[in-house]
Amino acid sequence: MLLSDYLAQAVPPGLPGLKPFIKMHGLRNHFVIFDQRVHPRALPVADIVRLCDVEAGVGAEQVLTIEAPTPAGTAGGSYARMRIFNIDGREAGACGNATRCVAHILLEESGRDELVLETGGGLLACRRAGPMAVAVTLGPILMEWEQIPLAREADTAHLPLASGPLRDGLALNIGNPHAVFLVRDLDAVDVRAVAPVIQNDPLFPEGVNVGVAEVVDSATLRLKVWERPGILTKACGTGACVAAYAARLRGLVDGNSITVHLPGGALSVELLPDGYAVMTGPVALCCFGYA
Ligand SMILES: N[C@@H](CCC[C@H](N)C(=O)O)C(=O)O
Repeated sequence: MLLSDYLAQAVPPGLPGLKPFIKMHGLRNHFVIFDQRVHPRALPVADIVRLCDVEAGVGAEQVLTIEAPTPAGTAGGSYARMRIFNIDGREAGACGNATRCVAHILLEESGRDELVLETGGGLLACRRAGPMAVAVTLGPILMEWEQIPLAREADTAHLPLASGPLRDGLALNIGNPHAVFLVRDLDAVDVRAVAPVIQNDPLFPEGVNVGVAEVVDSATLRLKVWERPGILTKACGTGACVAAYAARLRGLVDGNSITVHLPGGALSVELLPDGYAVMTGPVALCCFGYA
């Protein structure tokens, strides 16, 4: 049975209003996924909040929907559209780990080895990279202050913000906004204490995902990400790409292939000359059900 078959299953009698979902994770970044092409489901904010809450619902960091592509997506060759909702119900433009999981479902469904997925952050090329692994081309990585967006003009290569040991950060957008801080010793940083100050700074009118990265060697980073709206995630795919890009911009890594170690595991990031980044990593199925 394909994963898309689970999403297309008829709802058993006695569960009115519920729709099939599957729960997947990418390096322990967890997602509840609905297929709106087959079983359209209203997703009011209250439902998203409850679904993400492990005590009240299923437990996840994002709710994802698979939808038919928009006319613009279809024109760009998109197979389907993915939407990403954070635990507070707000929509995010990009999520690297989610893209791998949804692409895995759709690669399996279509029997293809590659396809294009439409997201709020643009059209993303996705390809199989193993039985349970996917490579996604994310980007372009943008650094103009209006593109982050910032509330006012500021140097995105040297942000005028500090919180504890976080200083001289960079702001980047890869479909969603990130601030990256390069530190000497990641274990010495209390990310939960210092990252929220940056995330909630009025310089970021849409908030920001805060990455704290340590350069291990010329091709390896360690990274923790305090994601919007306020979670210390086990893994952040977009965060890994922008951290690799930021470290290379600072001349702290050589070459284009960088391994990023997150609490949930490792991602490989290949920085392309045009500002795009190919992120490769695993996907995993947790369970399926009706919600
Ligand atoms: N919380 C983020 C979206 C999720 C990012 C994700 N975990 C990833 O793997 O990239 C946001 O609000 O931008």
